[in-house]
Amino acid sequence: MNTKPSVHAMIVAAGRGSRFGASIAKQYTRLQEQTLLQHSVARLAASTYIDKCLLVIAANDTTAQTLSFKLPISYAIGGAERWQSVQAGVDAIVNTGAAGSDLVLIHDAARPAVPTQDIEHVIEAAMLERYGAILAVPVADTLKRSVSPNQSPSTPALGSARYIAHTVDREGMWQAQTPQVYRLEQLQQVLAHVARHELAITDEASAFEHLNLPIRLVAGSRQNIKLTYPDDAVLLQAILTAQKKSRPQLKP
Ligand SMILES: Nc1ccn([C@@H]2O[C@H](COP(=O)(O)OP(=O)(O)OP(=O)(O)O)[C@@H](O)[C@H]2O)c(=O)n1
Ligand SMILES: C[C@](O)(CO)[C@H](O)COP(=O)(O)O
Repeated sequence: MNTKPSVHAMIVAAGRGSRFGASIAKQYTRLQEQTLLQHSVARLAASTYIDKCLLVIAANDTTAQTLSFKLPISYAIGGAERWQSVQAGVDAIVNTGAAGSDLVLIHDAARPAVPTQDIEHVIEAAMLERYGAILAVPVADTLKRSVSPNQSPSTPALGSARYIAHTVDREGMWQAQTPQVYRLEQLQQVLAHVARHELAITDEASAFEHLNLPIRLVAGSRQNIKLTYPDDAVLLQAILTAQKKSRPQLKP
């Protein structure tokens, strides 16, 4: 009998939010009376594949355990880099006795507007894959590579102004999102490779790429933005408001 693999969900929430620049970690920014972290857990809770969630939080986090969530929660302590937080989550999942063929879903706390249907789509895609699948959106704007801040191709140093070096062909270019969903055993192996070779990665798909292991792209929603810079808060507020209106029963 082809039993569906278990899906172990983790939300990485151990970052400082330095680019956002708030006095509190950005995952605790409140939009529509809930923190981003609570919104993100609620989105996972709406999935038919997820019935609990591991939160990876900073060692000095005193906020998470004061909040209420839509799923039963367990905790792990994150690391200095995002991939180290993921690795801490993976270690915690392994310690629960999870099978190597089980799926691990990794989601950014800073992406609270992910549509539940996208979560279902990326999980179902990963179920058909040997290694995993990620949500992503095709690049829509023209991409420019900049030259170093104090030089332009033809003029002398001009202070901090940035100049265009060249346009990057955007054909076949995607912006990765989360959730990203991987087989537990392979995720453990690629993260061990990252640690061994001290690789700098910003998402787990990059670790698989270093080993030329195929990861499937699943087209997601452009509403699934990550709160990164102050301007993003206005966008997210508008997206969450519009989503709530289109699904009034959706509780944050
Ligand atoms: N060491 C880290 C760094 C990031 N994250 C989490 O990974 C997600 C995406 O990372 P990012 O947007 O970079 O968050 P921060 O690292 O907090 O932001 P910044 O880089 O601006 O400090 C966030 O939910 C963040 O909490 C994490 O768990 N552990
Ligand atoms: C995982 C991610 O959200 C995919 O786009 C992104 O790489 C996180 O990067 P960050 O620099 O940690 O925000």
